[in-house]
Amino acid sequence: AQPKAAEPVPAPMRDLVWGKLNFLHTTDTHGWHAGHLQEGQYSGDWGDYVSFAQHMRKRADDLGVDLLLVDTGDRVEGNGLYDASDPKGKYYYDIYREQDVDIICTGNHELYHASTADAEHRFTVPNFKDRYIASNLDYIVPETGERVPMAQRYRKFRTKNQKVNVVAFGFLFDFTGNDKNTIVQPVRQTIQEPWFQKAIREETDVFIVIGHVGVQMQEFKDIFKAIRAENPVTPILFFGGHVHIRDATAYDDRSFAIASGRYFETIGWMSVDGVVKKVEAPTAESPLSFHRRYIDNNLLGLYHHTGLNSKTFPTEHGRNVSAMITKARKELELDYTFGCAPKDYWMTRAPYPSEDSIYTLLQQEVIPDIAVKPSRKDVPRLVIANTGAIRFDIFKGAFTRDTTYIVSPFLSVLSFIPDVPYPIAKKVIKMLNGAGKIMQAETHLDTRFMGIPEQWALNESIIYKNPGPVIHDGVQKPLDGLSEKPRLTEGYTTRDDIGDDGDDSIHANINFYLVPNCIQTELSFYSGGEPDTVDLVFLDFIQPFVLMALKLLGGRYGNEHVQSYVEGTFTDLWAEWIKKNWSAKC
Ligand SMILES: Nc1ccn([C@@H]2O[C@H](COP(=O)(O)O)[C@@H](O)[C@H]2O)c(=O)n1
Repeated sequence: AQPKAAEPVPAPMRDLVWGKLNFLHTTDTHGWHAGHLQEGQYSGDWGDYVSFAQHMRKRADDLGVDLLLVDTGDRVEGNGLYDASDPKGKYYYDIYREQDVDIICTGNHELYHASTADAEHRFTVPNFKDRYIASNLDYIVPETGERVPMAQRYRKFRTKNQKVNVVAFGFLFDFTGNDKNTIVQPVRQTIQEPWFQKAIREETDVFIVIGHVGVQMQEFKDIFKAIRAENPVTPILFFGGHVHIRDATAYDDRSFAIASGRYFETIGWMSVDGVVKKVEAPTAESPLSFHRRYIDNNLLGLYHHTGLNSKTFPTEHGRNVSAMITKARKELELDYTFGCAPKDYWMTRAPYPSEDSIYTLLQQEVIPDIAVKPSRKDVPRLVIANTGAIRFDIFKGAFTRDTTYIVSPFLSVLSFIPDVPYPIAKKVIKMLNGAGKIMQAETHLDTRFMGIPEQWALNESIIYKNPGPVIHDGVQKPLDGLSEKPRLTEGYTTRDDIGDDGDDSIHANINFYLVPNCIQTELSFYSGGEPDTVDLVFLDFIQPFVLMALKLLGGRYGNEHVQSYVEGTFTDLWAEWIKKNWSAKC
């Protein structure tokens, strides 16, 4: 862990179940390779993961089984370690490559900006060579304009100890928000390609499909169907991501799929046992078993799973990687404090609106100050921000340079359309929040994408009768006020299609309150009647949605009507606001 990280916290543990094939899986790490400095239960860093993987590989060798490491993308955007440097990722690429990942693919965040996709192609693809797979992603070479596969389409290999033959794919969901230098081929088209049809007919013991795709998403189901049609009994293993949740499912009894959360809070574990190899002549009845665990990135848990302790756990390689991170954080001045958050502000742990909601803070305090265009400051305006633009909670205490990127990492800016008739403009927010079906039918725009990924698959809030004790401030309170009950810390209490025993650490529940796709602030409205027109101000990320809503409401607006509202990214504006408004020392 990093020198200033919170102390790890103990929790009752569930053990890992080993099989012939075993996997460690990371996804959606979004630059959190220094770990969570403010949360002891996720404070392991990338160096600790390097140590952990070394010990686990040794265990696999001792048992004569295999361990493979998988990463399913969105490694960038979301933490100062990646975002605070110029160019972005100056330190990240060298830190990330220190982990010996066996199968790796691309996420959508590697593609939003041409510069990010270029860096992925220049650094991570060659760093991982034949272990990088891009089944449905092409790159446009800047010098020649030539369209080439981002990496190889699939990979065939044999595992070290069990000599299991593997055919592996690496997919991205049908993402359309990529910049001009990449092309994402829709999965349904890709699986018709001759190379894919040949690959699924290769002689193999196991298919492994890794993807930046939620395990409940249609893309994985389509890939599964295509492979299974040609291979009635071959095990098919899926490693997914994108939706930022812990999840697992089985598409049939000889397949298994896991998604391993977000922000390096989770290291996913999957194991497969039974009749895995073709030479054992498996039939549909041959025994095959799958297990999954969501390992908290908590040092005490990593010690538990390796049977080691704080002295024996860190390897030399792991320590060196932790030191690289410390050096990078120092050079980036990530601990530089802009101000002091007076309390915790939650994305989904508190209802919206409420005084504990980060969105209420944004709506009522931040936006009124930052959404001001001097030349039009007295013009009545509606300011719309998508909730997905906020990526993490704010914890009471120091608000650092790192926190700025953790909360708001994107390069989004405020744009506006001047003088929109108010009767139309006032209905836009309702359309963005409630008319998902109409928008999708008209345009295939999925309005959920304006909201936070964590709730894409949820229809209602999850409110527990006995939410757990808060130890965030270091003061742990007994559950239900009964001191003899176990003192559980708040954390993941995952329920997936397999059951409710997936988490390696037993936690107290956390409430999850649904939030709308977008929030709106009314500014410079005068008393005594409605304005005829307003400036409609919004984050540029939601521009296609806003234009479509206006069109459906009878307004005739296109990209040509959209103008810049204020200078600077939303992230910079937040940081300035914090400096001005939370200037007190902690
Ligand atoms: N400029 C941006 C980029 C993304 N978002 C939000 O993030 C969601 C995607 O998150 P993943 O990490 O799962 O890829 C997207 O749907 C938006 O909600 C944004 O607000 N601004």
